[in-house]
Order: sequence, then C-alpha cells, then structure tokens
Amino acid sequence: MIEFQQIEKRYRTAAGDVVALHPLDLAIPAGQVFGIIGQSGAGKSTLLRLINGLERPSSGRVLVDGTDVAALDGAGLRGLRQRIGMIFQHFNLFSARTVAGNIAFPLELAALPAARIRARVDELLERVGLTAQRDKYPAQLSGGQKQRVGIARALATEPGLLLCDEATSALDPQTTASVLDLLSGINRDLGLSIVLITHEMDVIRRICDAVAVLDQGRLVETGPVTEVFLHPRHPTTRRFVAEADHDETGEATRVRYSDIRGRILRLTFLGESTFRPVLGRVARDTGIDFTILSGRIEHIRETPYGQLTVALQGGNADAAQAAFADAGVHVEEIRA
Ligand SMILES: Nc1ncnc2c1ncn2[C@@H]1O[C@H](COP(=O)(O)OP(=O)(O)OP(=O)(O)O)[C@@H](O)[C@H]1O
Repeated sequence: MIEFQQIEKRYRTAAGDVVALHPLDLAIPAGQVFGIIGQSGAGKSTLLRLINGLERPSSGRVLVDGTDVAALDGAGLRGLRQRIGMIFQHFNLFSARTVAGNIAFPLELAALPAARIRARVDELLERVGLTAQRDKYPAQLSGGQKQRVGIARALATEPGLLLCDEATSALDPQTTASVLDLLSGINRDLGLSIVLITHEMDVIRRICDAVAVLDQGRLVETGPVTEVFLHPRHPTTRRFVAEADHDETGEATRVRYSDIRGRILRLTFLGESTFRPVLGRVARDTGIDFTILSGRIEHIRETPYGQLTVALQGGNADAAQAAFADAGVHVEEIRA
C-alpha cells in the first residue's frame, strides 16, 4: 500500500520555483496494477520517483507499507529500493554486460552465491521468454527484448512493487501489447503490485485496475479503470479517452448523424451485461425500432465491455431509455 498524504513538490531553479505537484492525497492499494496518466510535464515522473525516494517531497509524506520514505536513512533507503523494482522507457541496460549479466547485476550487489544467482537468472530468463538470448549483448536485441531484460532485472531481488516509467513508450504497438501482457501476467502470477506512468489511455485500458489522472501537477480524477474510462468526468480525462477511442460525442459525429431520424443513444454494457440479450427485450417491451450506428466489444483488462450507438424510432423512447438503465446498461444521450 502506498499513501501520498498532502504531497507537494517544488523544484528550485534559477528562474524561481517550479511547482511539479500541488498538494495531493492518493492511496494505491497493494496487489493492483495502478496507472498514472498525464500529459508531458503533468508531474507523473515526480510522483513515481517519490515512491522510491529518488525525489523528496517539499511537504507532505509518502508512506510505503506504513514506512515514511523521507524518514529512512541510507541503509533504510537501500533496503526499500531492494523491495521496489523499476523499469525505464529507454531500458537503461548495461551495454557491456550480456542479457544474463544484466539480470544477475542486482543479485551480485546483494552478494548471493554464484550457484543461486545462476539458478535465479535461468528462472527469470524463462519467465520473460529470453532463454535463447542469454549470452547476447543489449545492442543485439530488439526494443521489446531489451525491455524484457529490464523487467527480468527489476524482478531479480523479488520485489513486492514494480515501478514502470513509460515502459512501452519507445515500442511499436505489437511489442507494446506483448510487454503489457507480460507485466499483467507478472502481477497476476506473483501478486506483485505495479505502478506505471504513461500518456496513453490504451495502456491504462489494457492492464490497469485503477488510474489517477494528473493535469499540471494536480490530481483531477481517480478510480477504477472501468469507471474512469467509461464515464470520464474531467475534461483532461475525456481528452485521453477520446484519443484511445473514436469519439462519438464530438461535433463531427453530430453532423454525421444529421440525416438519421430519432433519438440517438450511446449504450455501455459492462461485464456480464455485455452478453445479455437486452436490446431485443427492450425492443419487444417498448415497441422501439433500433438502427445500429456503430458498435464494438472490447476489454478493460479482463472485463469485457460493449458500446453501441443506436437511433430509436417509433414506440416509447423514454420507456426504452428507462428499461436500459434498469438492466444495468449505462445510457448517454448523444442527441435528444
Ligand atoms: N529536476 C528538476 N528541476 C526543475 N524542474 C523540474 C525537474 N524535474 C521536473 N521538473 C518540472 O516539473 C514538472 C513536472 O515534471 P515531471 O517530469 O514530473 O512530469 P511528467 O508528467 O513526468 O512529464 P514527461 O511525461 O514529459 O516526463 C515539469 O514542469 C518539469 O519541467
């Protein structure tokens, strides 16, 4: 469990103070994949680096499993960092060490016997799918393979928490997907908590359980991804969702629908309700005819959700709208 209590961070510069984080409170429960999203300069890296003491708060406290990070001395901080792995956008591998040598590094620092290091490295290579690459050097690897080495190295000392600093930003979409799957599997199989920062809502949708949205150093929205992604409240969150999604509430869409008669609704089905035959039942009960304008079924982590944009003709539109809400379907009126 990580708790930020009235955390504020200012950087002193020649030109004056830069406020990277305005006072904020945030609790990150153990065992989750927790995402922090924001534009460049929003304060994401600062927030992440406060967790392992790479930055110190200007005021407020950061508690990691109840321990105040700022109160730790050198030995205490080293102990904390052994329990927190970190991976980076540009991998930060040692170019003169092989794949196995990179992964062994933190174990050598911890002075483990050679036989135990070898066994642990073998196990980690298998977990990240790089057994065949063990004797290669970073320059001989693809971006995705480099990040897998970074992940294996971060896991070497069996940390309870993994911090990911834009871990997939330098990767193509397909490689991103496979690295995110690996992280998701690690969270599931090892029960390891993951805190990641990103500027892409799609990363949040694929693997996070919960999310915090930062905007110019302020925490503007936080909650489960199913809630924040499907029903964003703050304009910044809406913008991120619209980028990941094709936006159906914008002006262009309203113009595109100008030839279509009837009330236009966007229906969001989440979890079990995604696969229930709600549409047919509402049509029968209310005499409504539906024209489907667009639709899809996707996943937020493992939870399926469906979004359907429909035009309603004939029958009782108000009753249909109420029947959807009764069936647990979220209804958004795109045009009355
Ligand atoms: N060491 C520093 N000295 C002065 N200002 C800093 C320092 N580190 C960060 N800042 C400033 O603090 C603000 C937040 O920076 P931070 O790196 O936390 O944002 P970010 O959301 O991670 O951005 P990015 O996605 O570009 O990495 C920015 O205005 C940045 O310029």
